[in-house]
Amino acid sequence: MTSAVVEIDDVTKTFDNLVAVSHVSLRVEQGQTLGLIGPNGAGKTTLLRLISSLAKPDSGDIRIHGTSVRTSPRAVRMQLGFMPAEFGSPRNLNIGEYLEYFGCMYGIPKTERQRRIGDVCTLTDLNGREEVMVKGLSTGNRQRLLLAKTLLHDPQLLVLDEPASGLDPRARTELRAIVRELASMGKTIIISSHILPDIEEISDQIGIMEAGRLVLDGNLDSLRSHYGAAQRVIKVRVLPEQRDLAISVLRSLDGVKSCELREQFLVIDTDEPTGNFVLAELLQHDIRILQFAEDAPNLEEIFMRSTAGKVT
Ligand SMILES: Nc1ncnc2c1ncn2[C@@H]1O[C@H](COP(=O)(O)OP(=O)(O)OP(=O)(O)O)[C@@H](O)[C@H]1O
Repeated sequence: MTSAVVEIDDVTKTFDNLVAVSHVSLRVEQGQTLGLIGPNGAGKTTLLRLISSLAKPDSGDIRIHGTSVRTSPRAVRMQLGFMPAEFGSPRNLNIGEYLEYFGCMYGIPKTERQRRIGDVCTLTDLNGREEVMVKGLSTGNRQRLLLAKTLLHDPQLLVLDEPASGLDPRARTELRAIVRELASMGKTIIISSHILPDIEEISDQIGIMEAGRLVLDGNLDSLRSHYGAAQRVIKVRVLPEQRDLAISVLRSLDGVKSCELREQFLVIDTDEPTGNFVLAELLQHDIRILQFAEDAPNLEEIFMRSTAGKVT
């Protein structure tokens, strides 16, 4: 018996001549959180819509708990909650009416509906705001409401398309906490985002897409090992007037694969086990070091190296 909730087999989707998703295969196991990242136009939303049976693959298949999106799209839709990136729902309602409306759409019996609405409002911190009109909601509360709607029929699989888009730092932190709570309840979650530190923090598995293709997938350690176990990123801040000298010194070193200026830091990629040789060389050239840090590459660095800025 497989424990995979989502099985994506060689799925392709085109719009006219544009290949939005190209031969993607992926599995997401029960209770896991998959973070999907990629540049604009990479095909993330299209893939999430295919998983949610809101669009049909041209070839390949997707099964949710063994049910095919091709043959049983309606049954698939009842098993998952899809949170779209855009808020395209009726706005001339208050929060309570809005949730009541979607409760009816999901076929939740009247006797159960108020309890479900209460549960999702508690989870998304919308309790006591049932009378507030949807039209005037802040972005943060609108995203909470979209998520509450997504959870109404208590789906075991959640497909969240850029839920953190437009949120301020506090709202983002709160959303991360809600996603973690949902994961701790055993939900399987697929979430797309451009906010890589959030994805790094909440995901068990990460998929990187570019130009319709899944270019890398796995947990953070396996993505790192794709670049060699000893791969390190060194960040050095030197006096601004010594930056050019430091860059040319470092680029001439054997152990340095690349050295770039990012914001105020020289970011150095190396396969060497420590960055001591970088320190020694800078000091030898009388370059004053204001800050020095070395670490394994984070998701942003892996992303920058695995994608080339290709669009479909
Ligand atoms: N309904 C559609 N008709 C035509 N082209 C489409 C349609 N939906 C998506 N596309 C195209 O498919 C490609 C992938 O789009 P998609 O929205 O899936 O990317 P994305 O990774 O979600 O991008 P973003 O990060 O900008 O939201 C893009 O080139 C987009 O213009």
